Amino acid sequence: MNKVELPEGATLPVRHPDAPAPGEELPVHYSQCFGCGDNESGLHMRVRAGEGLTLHGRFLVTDHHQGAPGLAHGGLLACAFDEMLGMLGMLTHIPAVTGRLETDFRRPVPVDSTLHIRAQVDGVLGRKIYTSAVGRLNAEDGPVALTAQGLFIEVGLEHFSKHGRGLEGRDFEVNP
Ligand SMILES: CCCCCCCC/C=C\CCCCCCCC(=O)SCCNC(=O)CCNC(=O)[C@H](O)C(C)(C)COP(=O)(O)OP(=O)(O)OC[C@H]1O[C@@H](n2cnc3c(N)ncnc32)[C@H](O)[C@@H]1OP(=O)(O)O
Repeated sequence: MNKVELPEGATLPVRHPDAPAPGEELPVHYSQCFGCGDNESGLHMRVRAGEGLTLHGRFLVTDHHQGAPGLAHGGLLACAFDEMLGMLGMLTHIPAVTGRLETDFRRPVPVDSTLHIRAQVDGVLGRKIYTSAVGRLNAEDGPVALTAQGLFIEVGLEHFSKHGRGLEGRDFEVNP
């Protein structure tokens, strides 16, 4: 994992008492989500809670996900990291959106490989949530293919009803 630079004063948030237990699979947060939902051309990611403020996710790279022939598209791999880092909110119960996502591509990811992603919350300062992740090929201890750092910004639940659709008057549900 990259060494994460945290600003002075950042602290680790607490794991919410209702967070999924370590080992438990996380629910799909939205059925049409490109990352974890039933979306036909999506990633169909499966994510389970780890110890502390960590998550473990995986997805199978298919023909739908190509950039160059037989290789995963980089932007799509970044999407998988966005999903994983966003899902960390299920551990803290802090509603947040991606402000910044930095991805380092270290190894090509071929079609038919499974990418295993470990994501963690590194710290919180005000509304800013610092996160990072590492993606490995074909096994949880496989060769590192990508690393990423994400800055998530805490928002009120009205962010989703105000800017999205279908949630009018409901503000937000984790699993609508
Ligand atoms: C009981 C409920 C429990 C709920 C639990 C939830 C569980 C999780 C559930 C489900 C998982 C979902 C998984 C989703 C998949 C992946 C997530 C996505 O793809 S999200 C979509 C992409 N992202 C956007 O669409 C954002 C678009 N941008 C915005 O809406 C705004 O720019 C926003 C909200 C990010 C910030 O706007 P402002 O007006 O509210 O705030 P300002 O003042 O601009 O920023 C606040 C602080 O953050 C810094 N900041 C903001 N953006 C930054 C950036 N890009 N880089 C560096 N700093 C940034 C600013 O400098 C400021 O810092 P200073 O407080 O002054 O120190």
